[in-house]
Amino acid sequence: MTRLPLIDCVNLSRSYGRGGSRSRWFRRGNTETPTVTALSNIDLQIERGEIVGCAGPSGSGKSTLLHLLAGLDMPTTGTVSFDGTDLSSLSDRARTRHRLDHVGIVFQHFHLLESLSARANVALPLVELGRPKSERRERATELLEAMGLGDRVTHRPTQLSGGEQQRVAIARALVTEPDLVIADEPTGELDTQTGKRVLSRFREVATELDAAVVIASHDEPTLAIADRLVRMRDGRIEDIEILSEDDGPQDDRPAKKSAQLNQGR
Ligand SMILES: Nc1ncnc2c1ncn2[C@@H]1O[C@H](COP(=O)(O)OP(=O)(O)OP(=O)(O)O)[C@@H](O)[C@H]1O
Repeated sequence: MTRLPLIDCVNLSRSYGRGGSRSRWFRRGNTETPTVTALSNIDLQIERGEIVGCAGPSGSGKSTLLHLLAGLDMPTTGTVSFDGTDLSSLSDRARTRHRLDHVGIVFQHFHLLESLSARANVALPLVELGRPKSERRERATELLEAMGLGDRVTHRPTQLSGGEQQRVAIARALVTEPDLVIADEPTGELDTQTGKRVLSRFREVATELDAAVVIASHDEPTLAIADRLVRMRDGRIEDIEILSEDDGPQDDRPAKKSAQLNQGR
């Protein structure tokens, strides 16, 4: 039986400002403000079990695309479907719930809560999902240890280095075992070794949880982990490069969430 792609983007465009087309200018009071077309006519399918890299110069539309895939932002035209459901058809509330249930997001600027410990930050999505405290603590601690932060669980974000904060943000994105992980520059603050450790975690998530992982980065070694590399320019897909023929999605993957992330550790 053929299965739907996890993500299906059809003719996706996103403009900022009023109006709609790339060349249009509009008047607001006495100042003219251009409409920026951040993304234009993107068609892209993403399967479970694959890692998709997103490359391109600054301003090429990578973050905009990631936000649309995550359901954080809505397209100006076109659709993003998740497992066959058009995200634009959901109410704001249903879309928030969709993100909580299915999407793990690593933001470029981390978005950690300063009043909470590293562990509480990681556990936060599980609080929102109503999971018991013992499970939250265990799961958050386990992930922080896997990120090399076992001795930092009670530290607040302000007591952590940039690279440590980034790993807390990654642990938080993975704590719900999401179907889709969206990571914007996830290794920007990390040294080479730590970056490799984090990337191997993304590979585990893709393989063992049958999740899709989308990583935007300027760093070619980071992007080298991807199965496919989407190269963007001026809001369009310039090229899609297959990096790994062997590691693509397979039908005999373990059922979602049946495999433990830490199996074999
Ligand atoms: N909220 C916004 N309002 C207006 N323009 C925006 C907004 N967000 C992004 N843009 C514009 O959309 C275009 C794409 O931006 P985007 O952040 O997606 O690029 P990017 O490839 O992620 O860049 P970087 O690598 O620097 O993070 C840019 O021209 C940017 O200025």
